[in-house]
Amino acid sequence: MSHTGGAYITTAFLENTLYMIKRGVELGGLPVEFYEALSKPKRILIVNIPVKMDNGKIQYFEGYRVQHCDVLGPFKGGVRFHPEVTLADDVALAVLMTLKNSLAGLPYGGAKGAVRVDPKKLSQRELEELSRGYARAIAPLIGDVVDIPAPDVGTNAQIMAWMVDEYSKLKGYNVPGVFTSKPPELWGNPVREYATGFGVAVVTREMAKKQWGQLEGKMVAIQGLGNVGRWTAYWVAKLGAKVVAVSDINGVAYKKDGLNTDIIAENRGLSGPSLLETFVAKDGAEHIRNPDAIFSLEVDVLIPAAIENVIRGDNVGGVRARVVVEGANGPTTPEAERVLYQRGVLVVPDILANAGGVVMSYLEWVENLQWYIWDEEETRRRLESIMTTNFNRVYQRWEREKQWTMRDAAIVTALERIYKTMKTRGWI
Ligand SMILES: NC(=O)C1=CN([C@@H]2O[C@H](COP(=O)(O)OP(=O)(O)OC[C@H]3O[C@@H](n4cnc5c(N)ncnc54)[C@H](O)[C@@H]3O)[C@@H](O)[C@H]2O)C=CC1
Ligand SMILES: O=C(O)CCC(=O)C(=O)O
Repeated sequence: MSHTGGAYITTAFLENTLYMIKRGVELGGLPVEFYEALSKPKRILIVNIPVKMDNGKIQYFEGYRVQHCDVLGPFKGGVRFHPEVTLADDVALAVLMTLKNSLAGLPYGGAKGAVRVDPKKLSQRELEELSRGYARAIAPLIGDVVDIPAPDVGTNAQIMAWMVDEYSKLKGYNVPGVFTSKPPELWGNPVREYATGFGVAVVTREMAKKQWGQLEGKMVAIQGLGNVGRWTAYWVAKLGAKVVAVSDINGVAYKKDGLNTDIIAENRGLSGPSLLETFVAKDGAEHIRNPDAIFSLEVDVLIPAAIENVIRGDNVGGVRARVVVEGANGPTTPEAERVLYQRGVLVVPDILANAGGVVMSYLEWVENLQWYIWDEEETRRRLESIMTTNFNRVYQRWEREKQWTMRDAAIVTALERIYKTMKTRGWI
């Protein structure tokens, strides 16, 4: 970590993210002032949330809402509950949302929220109080056409339900569109639960078609069995791949002939370590104790879907996959990406691969603003169509610029839209 001279201490993740934008601005032939316009967030809110713990004592939790850029529309991005989250990492995640929303063609700017907490250590009552407290604390800066949070690591549909309820109580009337990824019974859409993983699977299929003609039978390994990882595993198998390995913090579940991923849909309450143990206990998977073994397995596609900075200079040498699809945000460092590029390994970047979550959030928001409801099939069809179109747009751009990485093509495409809109609005 080092000081930037600004309001926060920078981190490797933020430095890497800004480096990628700078590179994109240069490759796209865009002016340096444009980089400056994007290198700092428009607004940062820092909050302290008191929670009366079950032992009767008040504990304070620090939280943030970073609003990066709203030139394309209301701010949009998830909220992370994680014990090690920093303000600088939240800034990096907000920057990625600006790019992701632009690339997906959504009418949204980018934002991200976070609370430094380990949600697994809270009781259900404490978690509810924290979630409601966070919603109250950020309420002055959000709104259904202002800034629309959603889940990220450590948060889920139940937490969104508490937050939308709290915000609605403050307003005195129901405001369904202020948070997305809510439960289906509270203005949500059933697709959102698995939307990000479904989108990752669709993009993996499209990439496999370009690379091998089809996804059928290709061997896939996935890091992380949370919301994104487990639904990626389920859908990529439904689309024809053979998921041979999944991992979480307690190790890797490996099965050469392919895991039975129906276990995921049959055990919706299970995720992370408990789901991994179920693959071992019920599906006869081998349990490899070292979680990092996932990176060096002999597979066709590797999908990191847990956290950032996991494929780095020190472990990239072990990667044997021909394609890496980034389910997580920022899982590959620029150093590691350079090595993969030189070896001809294709990296499908996060802002393209994992956009299914926010695209689905957008569909839910459109439903909410009109008090309208689409059914599951119709919604999934729309999501699949947007993801496929986005993939093809980036792929075609990348094909024209063979010296670029696919990330370069995605970032330049996203930046061009933002730049054009900034110009039109007279911001630069
Ligand atoms: N939830 C969403 O809709 C979206 C999430 N993302 C990104 O996807 C990634 C995962 O997010 P979620 O699935 O929502 O989080 P989650 O909290 O539901 O799941 C994360 C999982 O990763 C596991 N994990 C953490 N460190 C690990 C490690 N070193 N090795 C193996 N497993 C590890 C955790 O135990 C947990 O099971 C994050 O980078 C997030 O920002 C991106 C787009 C949308
Ligand atoms: O659905 C959303 O608005 C949040 C998505 C998100 O946080 C992400 O794509 O990283």
